[in-house]
Parts: sequence; C-alpha cells; structure tokens
Amino acid sequence: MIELQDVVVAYDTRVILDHINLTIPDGETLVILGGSGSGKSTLLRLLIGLQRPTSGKIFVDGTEITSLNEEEFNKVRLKMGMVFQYSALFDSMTVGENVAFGLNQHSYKSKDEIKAIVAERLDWVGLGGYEDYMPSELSGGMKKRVSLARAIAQDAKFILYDEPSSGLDPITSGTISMLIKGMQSRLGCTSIVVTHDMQSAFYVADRIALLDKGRFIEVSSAEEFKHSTNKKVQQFINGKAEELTISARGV
Ligand SMILES: Nc1ncnc2c1ncn2[C@@H]1O[C@H](COP(=O)(O)OP(=O)(O)OP(=O)(O)O)[C@@H](O)[C@H]1O
Repeated sequence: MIELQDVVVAYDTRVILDHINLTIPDGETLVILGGSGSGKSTLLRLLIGLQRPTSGKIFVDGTEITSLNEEEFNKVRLKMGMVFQYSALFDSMTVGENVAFGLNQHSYKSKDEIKAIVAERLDWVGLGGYEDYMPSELSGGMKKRVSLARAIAQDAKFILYDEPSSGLDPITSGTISMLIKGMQSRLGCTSIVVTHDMQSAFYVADRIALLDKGRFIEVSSAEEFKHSTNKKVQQFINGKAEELTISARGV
C-alpha cells in the first residue's frame, strides 16, 4: 500500500502540491490526470525518492520514506519499477543490457539466471529475441516496451508510468495500455499511471484521480469519474483542460 499524508511540495512561495492525501491499496491501478504543470511528475518523483516533499509523510508498504537516507531508500526502491516518459534507455547498451541493468546492480543472481529473466521479461512485452538490438534500432513504442521490461525485471511490486503513451500513435498506445493491464494481472502489482490519454485512462484504471490547483479534486472509480458531475472533470474528459489552472497557490 502507498499512503500520502498531508504532502506539500513548494518552490519558494509557489505551492505545487497542497496538502495531498491519498491511499493506493495493493493491486490497484490508479491513473493520475491533471493539466500540464499540475504536479503529476512531481508526485511520481516523490514516490521513487528522486525528490523529498517540503512537508508531509509518504508510506510505502508501511515504511515512511521521506526520512530515509539513500541506502535505506534503495531497499524500498527495489520494490518499484518506473517507466519514464521518454523511455530513458541507455543508448550505448543493448536491449538485453538495459533490461538487466537493475538486476546486475542490485541482485545476487548468476549471469545465466539474469539472462533467463531478461529473455522472459522481453517475451512478456512482445519483444522476445530482441536482446542484441540497440535502442537506436527500435521504434518509440518498442522502446517503451523495453522500458517496461526493465521496470518489471526485479518483480517490482509498484510500477509507476510517466505518460506511457506520449509520442505514440493511437494503435501503439493501445498496445501499451494492454501491456499495463496485462502486467497488473500477471504480477498483481500496484500501478500508478500518469497520462493525458483519456482512452488509455479509462481502459487501465481502477480509480482515476484529477489534480488541480495542487489538490485532488476528484478521486473515483473509472466509471464514477466518467459520469462525475464535477464541471472540471467533464472539461478534462472532453478536452477542455485549459480551465484547469497550471499550479496551486502563489502563482
Ligand atoms: N526544480 C524546480 N524548481 C521550480 N519549479 C519546479 C521545479 N520542478 C518542477 N517545478 C514546477 O512544478 C510544476 C509541476 O511540474 P511537474 O513536472 O510535476 O508537472 P506535470 O503535471 O508532470 O506536467 P506535464 O504534464 O507538463 O509533464 C511546474 O509548474 C514546474 O514548473
């Protein structure tokens, strides 16, 4: 379970996340929506420890992570896989080396075991046999799939996706959405998906949360979200997100 308690992120007087409270139960796929600059990526960065909140607490599996040192946090990070917006593959490494990266760094598995895991994970994302390709030889959608294979290489319990369908055509986006859903049922993991893609959001989400002015103005099941009477939710669904202000107080 992930729990955010009264989390604030502020840059000087500019408040990006304004006393956020949220509980994400195990096994849930939560989609986070919000206008550009509303703090979605900031939220993901908090969860993987790339940033600390100005105040508030964050619990991952019962461990309060904001006060951990780097070494302690690395243990928590092993439970997390992140699929970055631009895939963030190492261009000088093969696909196989990219997927194996975390395993080589943090596990005590033999070379043969790692090779078998890499082959299996690539197979799961439909890229079986691509170990020796270089990232430059892959399409954007394939890179995203390699990034997903890397995120799940260590049996992550929590998978965080930062705009997994950005820059992809609708069909490839659909494939990525299917993979997100597939990983959830295969691994029973908890997924947090930041996206602007409403079709994908409704397809993958158990719950959807909408960030506006530094707060969640709606957190509800995908079905309830679709039929919400909140004007801003409907504006967002219908592509009129411009009325959602970019950030919170102090701007
Ligand atoms: N180091 C920083 N210093 C000052 N402001 C920052 C810093 N990092 C982020 N911000 C501000 O925080 C706000 C939230 O940024 P964030 O990247 O989380 O937004 P986002 O919702 O993911 O946006 P997008 O959908 O465009 O990716 C933005 O207004 C950004 O300018």
